Amino acid sequence: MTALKVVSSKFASEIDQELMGSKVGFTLQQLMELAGFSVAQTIQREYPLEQNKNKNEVLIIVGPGNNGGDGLVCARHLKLFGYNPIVYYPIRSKRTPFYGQLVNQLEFFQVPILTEEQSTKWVDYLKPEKTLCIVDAIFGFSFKPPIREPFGSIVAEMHKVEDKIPIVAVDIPTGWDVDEGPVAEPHTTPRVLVSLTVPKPCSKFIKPERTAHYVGGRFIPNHFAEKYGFEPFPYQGTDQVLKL
Ligand SMILES: NC(=O)C1=CN([C@@H]2O[C@H](COP(=O)(O)OP(=O)(O)OC[C@H]3O[C@@H](n4cnc5c(N)ncnc54)[C@H](O)[C@@H]3O)[C@@H](O)[C@H]2O)[C@H](O)CC1
Ligand SMILES: [K+]
Repeated sequence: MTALKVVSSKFASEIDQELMGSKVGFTLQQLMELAGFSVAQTIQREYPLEQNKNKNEVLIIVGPGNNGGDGLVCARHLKLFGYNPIVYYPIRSKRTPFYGQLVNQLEFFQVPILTEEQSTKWVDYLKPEKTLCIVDAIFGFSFKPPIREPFGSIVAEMHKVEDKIPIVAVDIPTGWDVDEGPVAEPHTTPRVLVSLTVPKPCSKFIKPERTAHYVGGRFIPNHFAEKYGFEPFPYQGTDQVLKL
């Protein structure tokens, strides 16, 4: 167990900007690949296929920003790991052509992508006997409550099933204020939280008996972590995630 270290939403976005700025020069694509991969690796740790013989479906709910992009990448890696991911992507991002490319890759990997218009509703894919977990890749550190539609209704549906089907939250549990935690309705309570780069203040509100907490997104050198006031996380070997 490592002592919890957090950075505010303001610092989280500053870290992102610096990593992707002209001096350091990461691309969004590089960071998102590692972020999504670390979420898939967490799912493999928490819900290994060998221990869940009759379940292999993972429903990934994808939001309109970069948190959603992490979900699209995660879906591709889960497919490679032998899971059966299904993606629900109600509002497709047009921010950069990169999102379209991630969708093309999922089609290439034969991962189903559900849309709003479909006659079979996304909730029909939530089956406790089949669904191992739901990945909440709806909103990350840029979410500002109150939640707008269609995501308010989606989060309310997720809340209804969260005691039967575990939710794995990417970076921030959707509906939670990044700094204040679960102060607004609707919100979900995840079974697993994967904080990316460094936990945000809302992670202080998770209850360890209910929610396993991982850090992932292993892409910063030690001196950079120290500059932002947190100690580097002691990842083991080639692991992309660390259970806190
Ligand atoms: N360094 C890292 O750790 C990396 C993190 N990544 C992930 O990126 C997100 C942050 O992404 P960003 O695009 O800034 O924001 P969000 O995905 O949180 O959402 C923006 C999106 O949401 C809309 N929105 C905001 N508030 C609301 C609301 N109340 N109702 C409806 N819609 C809302 C807004 O309009 C935008 O469209 C971070 O958390 C990580 O998951 C990257 O992968 C890079 C590496
Ligand atoms: K999320």
